[in-house]
Amino acid sequence: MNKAQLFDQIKRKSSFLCVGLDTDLTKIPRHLLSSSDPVFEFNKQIIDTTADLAVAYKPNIAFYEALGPKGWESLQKTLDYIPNDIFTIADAKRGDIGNTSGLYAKAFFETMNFDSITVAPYMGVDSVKPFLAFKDKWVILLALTSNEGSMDFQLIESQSGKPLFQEVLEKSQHWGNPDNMMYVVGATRGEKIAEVRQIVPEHFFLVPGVGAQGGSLEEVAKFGMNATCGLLVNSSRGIIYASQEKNFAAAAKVEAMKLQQEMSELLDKYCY
Ligand SMILES: O=C(O)c1cc(=O)[nH]c(=O)n1[C@@H]1O[C@H](COP(=O)(O)O)[C@@H](O)[C@H]1O
Repeated sequence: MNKAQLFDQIKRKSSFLCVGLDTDLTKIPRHLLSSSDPVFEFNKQIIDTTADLAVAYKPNIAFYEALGPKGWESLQKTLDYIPNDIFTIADAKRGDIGNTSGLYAKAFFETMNFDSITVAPYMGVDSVKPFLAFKDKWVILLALTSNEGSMDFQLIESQSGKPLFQEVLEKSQHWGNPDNMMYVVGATRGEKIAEVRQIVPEHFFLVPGVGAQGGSLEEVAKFGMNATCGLLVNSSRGIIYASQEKNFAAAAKVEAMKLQQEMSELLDKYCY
């Protein structure tokens, strides 16, 4: 999916919501555990009730890998079930020496046909470029993450006196372009989103951290939105675990709709 198609979908749905499919067998409703593939059954029902509100789905690969071959099977079935016009993100946080990155890219872009993958930047250009060689696929590079530990490295001063995340943005934006690269910027760092936006005005940001991690959607939009929206805001637990009862999918829809309605207002306010 290209950037124009993504923005078309955002306008059509008045939404920039990404639903995180962080599907955990210990958290899904118990009645699903007797089905032959509880993870897929859960995802299927979540997708059924949220597909008209979400522009992206982001399965976090850890939740599937942890289940072994069965988990990979649930992941593939989930990916196949997501409607074709919805953007898909493999949240895998990969990156390695060039030939290995090339095979990670093949795994997620060809074998599995995801639109995008999250990648860690710290092994540098040759670890990221192999992902960018795939047409109409996207790298989503970690820039400023939402967790406490982001302070350990991302915010420390580099030799040039700038925080390391700025160095990452300034350098990496030339590895690709706004049509094949996005950046992860955590919603919990509201004040920093404006700084990131200044350095990369055209790129989309994947913004996790609203909902369970407490980030503010209004701040994210105020500081991060650009003329083509430029934002995919993820919520995982806040949507998919809204209820652990039989009505979980309907409850997920209610939470997704609350975010979508706020997003619709924010698009009117800061984008159009
Ligand atoms: O790359 C990510 O998606 C990511 C980056 C980041 O800085 N913080 C972050 O929480 N994430 C992911 O976003 C999701 C957040 O989930 P919730 O906190 O449940 O909404 C998880 O899948 C995290 O792995």
